[in-house]
Amino acid sequence: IIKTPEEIEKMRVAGKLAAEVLEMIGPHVKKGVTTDELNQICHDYIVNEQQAIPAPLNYGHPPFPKSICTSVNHVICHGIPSDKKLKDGDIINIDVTVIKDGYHGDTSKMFVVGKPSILAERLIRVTQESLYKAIRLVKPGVRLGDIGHVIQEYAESFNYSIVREYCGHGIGANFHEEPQVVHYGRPNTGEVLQAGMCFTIEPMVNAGKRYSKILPDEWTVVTKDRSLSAQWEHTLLVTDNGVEILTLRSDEDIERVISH
Ligand SMILES: CCc1ccsc1-c1ccc(O)c(O)c1
Ligand SMILES: [Mn+2]
Ligand SMILES: [Mn+2]
Ligand SMILES: [Mn+2]
Repeated sequence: IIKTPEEIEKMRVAGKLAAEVLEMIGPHVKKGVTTDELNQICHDYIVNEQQAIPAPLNYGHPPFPKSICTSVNHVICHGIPSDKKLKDGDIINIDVTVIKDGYHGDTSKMFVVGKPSILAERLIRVTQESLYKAIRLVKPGVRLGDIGHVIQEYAESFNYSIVREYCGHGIGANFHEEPQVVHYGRPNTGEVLQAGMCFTIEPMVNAGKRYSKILPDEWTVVTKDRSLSAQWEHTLLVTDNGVEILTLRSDEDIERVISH
């Protein structure tokens, strides 16, 4: 699970490409566009412009049928792009994973269509802040329980809940590697981080209760109580004295490299 310098360089490239897809798609996310149109734009960009591979396409069983995940409103994750049109007030997570030169970059962000509700905006902001609080903790010697705890404590302080069934993950030549990175937990428990580890942190936070269910399409995960859910994801590298955010975008207000 410890990457060599050559692998780390490939992870930097894949992470940058994944971030660029999210930067590219932003202007297309507006009222009336369908999530399948967004999928097509991302697919063509990844394949034709980036000469990369969209990791979700045909991943898993049943094979995921599209190149990105689009999770709208009370969809927690793994939403399948469809002919569903976005409407005013919708919040949508677009989750992108690209494979370049054999290595994966995995990242997602929230977009809002038109003017979202104050409640939706707060959920989106708190979820991003919980990710940033976790990222700021990352350095060798920190444990996975410390990361989960800071996310859980912060989100729950707003009376939000943490989805438990899906988690972050090691990443590299494979989409999902050791370790599992849960978004809840107790301080000073779990695996110890080491320099050279690459993994994602991707908290899913519900405005209501934490419970989820999977729709008959065998992919789409929704909140049981139909409350809104938000998610943000970055691919991270543990450095000798901190962290490097491999999927950082230009619209973000956090440093790419954090040293302690
Ligand atoms: C669509 C890709 C997929 C299929 C089964 S789990 C999954 C997925 C989606 C987004 C992710 O960030 C991730 O790590 C896995
Ligand atoms: Mn992802
Ligand atoms: Mn992921
Ligand atoms: Mn959602």
